[in-house]
Amino acid sequence: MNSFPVVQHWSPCEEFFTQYKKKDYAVLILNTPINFNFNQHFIIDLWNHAKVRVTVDGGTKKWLRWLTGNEREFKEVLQPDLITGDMDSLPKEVLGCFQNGGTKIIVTPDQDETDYTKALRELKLHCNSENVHVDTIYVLADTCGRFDQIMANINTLYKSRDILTDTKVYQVASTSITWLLSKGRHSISVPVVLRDSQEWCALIPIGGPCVVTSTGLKWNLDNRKLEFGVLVSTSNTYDGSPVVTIETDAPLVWSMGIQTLL
Ligand SMILES: Cc1ncc(C[n+]2csc(CCOP(=O)(O)OP(=O)(O)O)c2C)c(N)n1
Ligand SMILES: O=c1ccn([C@@H]2O[C@H](COP(=O)(O)O)[C@@H](O)[C@H]2O)c(=O)[nH]1
Repeated sequence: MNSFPVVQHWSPCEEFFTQYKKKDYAVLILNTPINFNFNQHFIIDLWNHAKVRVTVDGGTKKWLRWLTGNEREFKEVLQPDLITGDMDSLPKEVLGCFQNGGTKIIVTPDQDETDYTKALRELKLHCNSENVHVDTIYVLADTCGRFDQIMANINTLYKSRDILTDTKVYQVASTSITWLLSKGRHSISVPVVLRDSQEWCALIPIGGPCVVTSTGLKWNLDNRKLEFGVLVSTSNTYDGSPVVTIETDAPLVWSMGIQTLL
């Protein structure tokens, strides 16, 4: 297939863990447990170096609790630029901790979209009004017990294409990174540790059937249709190549395990 000449390049592990200071990125914290095995200093550094810092509703409380639990000096940690949400899971006393530090508090009461989706809309408005450039968003979103929210968060990835064109949105969980590959050609850089340890990766056609061709995987696809009820590529892994290439005729969720990197 030569139908999609432009290749979109992705190197989330390198960008997220080592090269983040070179990028214009935002961090968004959702209301999911912050159980990351990452070095505490790394999380604070990632947060402090972000161009925009957002906590979403109850994510504000989780962040504050994580900071307190890790005995960080609160003053070393920058305040969120935005706290957004319908505020149904954010106690007033937690909000009070942030009210005098220049944080914008934006109430998003609409009950037809999730607080995460609305937060991306507010982030976009903030970037436009403050003339801030962001090309990547790291969403700290562990996958926990609420299956409806896991699915809603994937739906937000689909919506993000219209909200923030040309911005990469990565959902970072405690042991995986997930994002949406749009229709077209992609190359994904795979760190040697993930290749050597045969970490899992997956191509998940959540939004609808996709015809996919890949290289760099143990179980490659050759113009093969992925579709729920037919074939979904989970528990796949790498064949040792430094790069995985994927060509898809429709948006496709890619997810990769990162446990062995931590
Ligand atoms: C068809 C339909 N189903 C369900 C809903 C309800 N709904 C969808 S998004 C949303 C807001 C969810 O808020 P969020 O803070 O993201 O999640 P929470 O933890 O409060 O459930 C609600 C109530 C709806 N508006 N329309
Ligand atoms: O179990 C959960 C709960 C929440 N989320 C995400 O966080 C935001 C904010 O949630 P609130 O409960 O309103 O504080 C929500 O929009 C979800 O994206 C989640 O992923 N899992």
